[in-house]
Amino acid sequence: MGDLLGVAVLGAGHMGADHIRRVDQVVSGARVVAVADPDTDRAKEAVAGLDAVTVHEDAVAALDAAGVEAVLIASPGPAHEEALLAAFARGLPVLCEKPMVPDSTGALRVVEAEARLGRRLAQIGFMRRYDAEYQRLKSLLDSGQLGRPLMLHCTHRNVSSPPYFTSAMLIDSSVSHEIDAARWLLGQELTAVTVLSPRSSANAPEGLLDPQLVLFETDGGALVDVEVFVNCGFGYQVRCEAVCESGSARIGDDHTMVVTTRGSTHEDVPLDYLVRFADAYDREVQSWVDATRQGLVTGPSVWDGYASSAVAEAGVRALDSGGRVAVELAPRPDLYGNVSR
Ligand SMILES: NC(=O)C1=CN([C@@H]2O[C@H](COP(=O)(O)OP(=O)(O)OC[C@H]3O[C@@H](n4cnc5c(N)ncnc54)[C@H](O)[C@@H]3O)[C@@H](O)[C@H]2O)C=CC1
Ligand SMILES: O=C1[C@@H](O)[C@H](O)[C@@H](O)[C@H](O)[C@H]1O
Repeated sequence: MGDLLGVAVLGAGHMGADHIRRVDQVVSGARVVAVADPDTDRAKEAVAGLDAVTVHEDAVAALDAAGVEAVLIASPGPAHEEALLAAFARGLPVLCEKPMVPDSTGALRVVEAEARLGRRLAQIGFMRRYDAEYQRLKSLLDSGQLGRPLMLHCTHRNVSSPPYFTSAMLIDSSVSHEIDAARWLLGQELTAVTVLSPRSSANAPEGLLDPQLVLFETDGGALVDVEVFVNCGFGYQVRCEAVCESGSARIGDDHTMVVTTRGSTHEDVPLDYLVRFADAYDREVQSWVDATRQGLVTGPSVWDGYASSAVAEAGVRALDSGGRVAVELAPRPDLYGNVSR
C-alpha cells in the first residue's frame, strides 16, 4: 500500500459523486484512483479536477485498474452483488452503500461468499451508526439508565423521492436505515413486520403508496414503528424516540441552530440526507479508510446487510398482503458473532 489508499468508486451518481468529493477533500489517508459508471460523462464530471483517475464504463474493469486497493460501491442496489463478489474474488476491502443487495437471496450469497473467505472484507454503508445523535442514544440505552427499551418510534421523511422510486423502495431503500438502526440500538433481531398505508399524499407520484406506517416486532419483545414519507415536501426529518421502562430519549431535532427573535422562533430544517448526515458520512468513510489501512474491517457487516434485506423483504410482502409477515433469517455464520452491537 502506498501513502494513500487507492480507492475505486463504482457509481458516480448522487452518492458516488459525494463520496468521490469526500475521499478527495475530506478524508485523510486515501485517494480516488478509478471511477466506474455506465454513464461515463457523469463519471468524468464527478472527477473533474482530480489527478490521475481512470474512468471506466464497466464496474468490474475498474477493480483491475492500476493502483486500486479498496472499493467504494455507490451504484444502484441491484448492481451491488456482482461488484461485491468481484471485489471478494480479488481480495479487495469494500465499503458498500445500502441496501447491500436488495433481495435477500442475493444478499445471502454475499454472506456465504465472505464466510467462505473466512475473514471480513466488506463494511455496509449504514451511516447512522456514525451519527453523533444516534451514538449518544446507543450509549444511553447500553448504559441501562433508562431500563429496558420497550418501543422505538421513528420518523423518516424525505422532501421528494427520485423518479424511479417504487412503493417497495420506501421499505427496502428508505426504511432499511431504521431496520439497521433498530437492530443496532436494541441489540435485537426484528422478527415480524406489518405495514399499513393511509390514502397516498397528493404530492406523491401516481401509484406510489406514500406515506406508509411500518411496525416491527423484535425477538426481545420490543416494538418499532416507522412513519416513512418520502414526498413530504417540507424537509428531511429523521427522528427516533426510545421509550424504556424508566424513561425515554429522543433524537433528530438537535442538529440545527434555533434562532429566536421578537415573537418567533426559527429553526432550519435540512432538505436532504447529504446535509443532515454529512458528519456521519465523513466519519463512516474516514473510519473505513483508517481500518482498511490497518488491515481491519469494522462497522456494519454483510450479515447486517443481509438481515436488513431479509427484514425489508418481509416488509414488502406485508405491504402487498396487508397482513403480518414473519422474518426468516438463515443461520448466521460464526464469522459474524452475535446480533449486531
Ligand atoms: N447512505 C445513504 O444515506 C444513501 C445511500 N444511497 C445508496 O447509494 C446508492 C446509489 O444511489 P444514488 O447515488 O442516489 O443513485 P443515482 O441514481 O444518483 O446514481 C447511481 C449511479 O450509478 C450508475 N450505475 C448504474 N449501474 C452501475 C453499475 N453496474 N456500476 C457502476 N455504476 C452504475 C448510474 O449510471 C448512476 O450514475 C444506492 O445503493 C442507494 O441506496 C443513496 C442515497 C443516500
Ligand atoms: O439512503 C437514502 C436514500 O437511498 C433513500 O431513498 C432515502 O429515503 C434515505 O433518507 C437516504 O438516506
